[in-house]
Amino acid sequence: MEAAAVASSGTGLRCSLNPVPRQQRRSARVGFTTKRQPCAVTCRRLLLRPNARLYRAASASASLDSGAGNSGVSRKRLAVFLSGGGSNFRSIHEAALGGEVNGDVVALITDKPGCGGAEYARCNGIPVIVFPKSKSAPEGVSTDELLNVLRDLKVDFVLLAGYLKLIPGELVQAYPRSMLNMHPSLLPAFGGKGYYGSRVHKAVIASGARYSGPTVHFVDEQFDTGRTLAQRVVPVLANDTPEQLAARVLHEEHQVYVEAVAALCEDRIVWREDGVPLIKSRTNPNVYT
Ligand SMILES: Nc1nc2c(c(=O)[nH]1)N[C@@H](CN(C=O)c1ccc(C(=O)N[C@@H](CCC(=O)O)C(=O)O)cc1)CN2
Ligand SMILES: NCC(=O)N[C@@H]1O[C@H](COP(=O)([O-])[O-])[C@@H](O)[C@H]1O
Repeated sequence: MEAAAVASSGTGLRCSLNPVPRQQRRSARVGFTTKRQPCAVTCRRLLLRPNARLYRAASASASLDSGAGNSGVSRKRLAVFLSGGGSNFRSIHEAALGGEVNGDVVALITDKPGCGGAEYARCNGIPVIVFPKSKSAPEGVSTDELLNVLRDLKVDFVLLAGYLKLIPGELVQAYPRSMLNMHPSLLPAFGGKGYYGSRVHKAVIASGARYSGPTVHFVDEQFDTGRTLAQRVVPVLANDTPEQLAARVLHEEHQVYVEAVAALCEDRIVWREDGVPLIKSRTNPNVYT
């Protein structure tokens, strides 16, 4: 698929740097400069010409970093799918920039081009691709076009991080044992169609469950039925609101997703004979979780 279709997928953004007090400064990567900026970045939505240059530069710049990480495994290329604010996406991206994840996010795919996760991607020079095409997002691409883009970008792994559409079978089949999802409950409980976002936490509280927590699982053709890779457990308190439980679970999501993606990018996933995927410890190869 021509880059132009990707480029028309979203308006570019010019990221301006605002000096902030030293104690609030944080490094941020803007565009493709490798020089870290010592300031917060304020991104303003500007009506710029389509970002074909951005797409080509992304595929070029990411290919420059295809060396092996310290694990001796080639650096992996990641595509993230989301529909909302993108805090899991940010955690993974920051872990990739910081070296904890042996990979680079080379594309952000969303059905909501105006969402916070897409904004963050644009501010960090990551191409945004709208999928699927819809009345509210006519600039979206088809499944075949998306498959072509992911192939052209040499994507190794697909990470769902708050994406609210069913991934079509053709896409699932194109990434066998290479597509993960983050779900905010202890699957198989409280999963499936209709279970997303705060709906999950409301159902958990209403059920009287005393524990909840995030599940990282491989993606198959139905919602939330793929093989579980990793989970964390948090308590459900007697007076929890859905928002309080969501925050407690989200905190654990950020950690367990980074750990799972780090294992995936270092080829530390081992499949048990019964089909259960395990994570081999980075420090002790005899330990599996
Ligand atoms: N093939 C797969 N696609 C997706 C999976 C999956 O496991 N296999 N996981 C979901 C993420 N998810 C839970 O983790 C999930 C997301 C959304 C829904 C849902 O019911 N969606 C509504 C539409 C909501 C909207 O568009 O606002 C629906 O389909 O009616 C359930 C679970 C991502 N894709
Ligand atoms: N069933 C899918 C689902 O509900 N996913 C949930 O959406 C949120 C996205 O937050 P984020 O955009 O801040 O990462 C996360 O809590 C994730 O578990």
